[in-house]
Amino acid sequence: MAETGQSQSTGPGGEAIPKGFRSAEQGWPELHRIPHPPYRVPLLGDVLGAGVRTPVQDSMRVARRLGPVFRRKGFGKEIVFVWGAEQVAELSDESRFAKHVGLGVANLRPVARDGLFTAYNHEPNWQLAHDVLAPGFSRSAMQGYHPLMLDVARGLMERWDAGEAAGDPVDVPGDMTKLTLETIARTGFGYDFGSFERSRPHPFVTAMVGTLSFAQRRNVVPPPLTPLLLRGATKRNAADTAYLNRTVDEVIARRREGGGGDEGAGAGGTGDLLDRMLETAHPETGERLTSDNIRRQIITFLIAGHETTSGALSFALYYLARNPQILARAREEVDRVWGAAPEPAYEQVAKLRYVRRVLDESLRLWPTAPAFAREAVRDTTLGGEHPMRRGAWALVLGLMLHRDPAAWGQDAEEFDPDRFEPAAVRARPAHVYKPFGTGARACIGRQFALHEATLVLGLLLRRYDLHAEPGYRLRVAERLTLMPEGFTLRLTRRSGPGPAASASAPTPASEPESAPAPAPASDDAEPPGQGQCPHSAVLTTPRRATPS
Ligand code: HEM
Repeated sequence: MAETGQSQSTGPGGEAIPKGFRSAEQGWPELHRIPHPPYRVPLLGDVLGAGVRTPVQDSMRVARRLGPVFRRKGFGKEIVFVWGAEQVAELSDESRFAKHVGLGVANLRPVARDGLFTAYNHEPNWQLAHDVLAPGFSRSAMQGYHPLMLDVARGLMERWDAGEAAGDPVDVPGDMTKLTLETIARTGFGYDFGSFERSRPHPFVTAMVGTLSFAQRRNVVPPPLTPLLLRGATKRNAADTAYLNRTVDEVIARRREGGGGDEGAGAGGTGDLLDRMLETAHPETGERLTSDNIRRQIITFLIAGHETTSGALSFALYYLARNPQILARAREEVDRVWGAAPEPAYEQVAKLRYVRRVLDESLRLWPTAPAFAREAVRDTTLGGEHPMRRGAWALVLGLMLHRDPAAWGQDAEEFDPDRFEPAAVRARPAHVYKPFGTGARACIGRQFALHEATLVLGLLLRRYDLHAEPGYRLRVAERLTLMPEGFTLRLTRRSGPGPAASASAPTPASEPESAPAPAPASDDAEPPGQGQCPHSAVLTTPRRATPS
């Protein structure tokens, strides 16, 4: 695999490019050829019509006006955005580009430092942690997590049953967030936040949301004004970070005292992610993660492992509730594939191909991690017309890539899961679907998220009729991720075939549908013959040289 590392970036004359935010002027010598919105305000930039709370949705509007490569400037920070299918395919070429840790990702560094998500490509702990943790996302590991995922889903359904009985609407994003946080905390670290039993969020969750919101605010407040405008928030953020660290240290200490994970669920019974971090040495070098790095990884997984999946589930439920025919088709599949089994076995989840397409399509229209950044690993030219110096970077606006009519057709704004029929996927060019990022730094938790979300959607479709509030119009909130805002559902317990499958009903001896698990639908699927682990290709990445 191509070298994707980046040591200290340098400009054309070999001079070091300063660390910290690199404005586009520093790396794009012909920046003037890239369009920007009219009416630039001196010093402030492209602020007319821009909303502090909706930078991503604002960028969608600008993208539609200015085309596949454009730039925006705010308070001296100039950013190039790219969303055209051809240009994104180039940015996905790992011999020319790599992940860029900037903007919101870099703002998480004070809390997550060189954890997997926020590590710079050259930091040795990225490769070490990646190699140690990737088997924790293999197919066999997933099989181990399945019973715990079911257990957490039971907690959600108890809560929803109570809501249904009381005639109350349920808060979809709120409950999905509880579910996904519990799932990663329990499967990864044997930690139970008790989210469904609490009326208020666990303090850890409040602190985590606090640090995420702070990171988001730092994106839009110019650094010189930070001490003035964010003084109180900076203090609160320090307290939140300290609380996160203390809690995680307790989890680690408890595990060290008590031996393996209480609910040890990892691959082949070797424990969960925490066991893996504490006990596994790198297979080639024998190196181990340090205590401080383990702390960073736990915080990373708790953050990266829940908000995005929670949003994906919420959008999928929104579209299901809005499209009765699609819902009926998805439910018919669940009833047929799961039959009278009280709860699905691991293998029965991947057989929900249509439900999975509903998820794929939801993540197309609203990729909950809506953008990711790529930087040039050498001097290059984007699209044959935009020269970039090594270290120059662009933000890939997945949200618009996924709506590019050139790749997705004139009806790209419509919700249609059939776009992910295998033949339709094969007919599309590569690199037009990137909800999980790209290359060596793509999402390590992809299969985890898809298994969890497909399982939960299947369970909910089987148990409830979903009724959206008639007056609700989709509003999308932006934190570091996207989430439907104020979205509630009214529920009724089904009386059809699924729920009638009572808890005492036996699991059928033969499954109703015995075809092998479907090939992943997206263009970022693993190459054939590499099993289900999304990162099996990446696992063989040669170790990078540590920069001098
Ligand atoms: C629908 C759910 C999810 C979405 C849409 C998503 C999206 C992404 C994206 C776009 C990236 C790349 C970011 C970049 O290039 O800067 C990423 C990386 C990552 N994700 Fe996810 N993610 C999801 C679920 C999860 C889950 C469940 C976990 C953990 C259990 C997880 C852990 C991570 C980690 C650790 C990275 C960093 C990988 C690396 O750089 O080596 N994600 N994710």
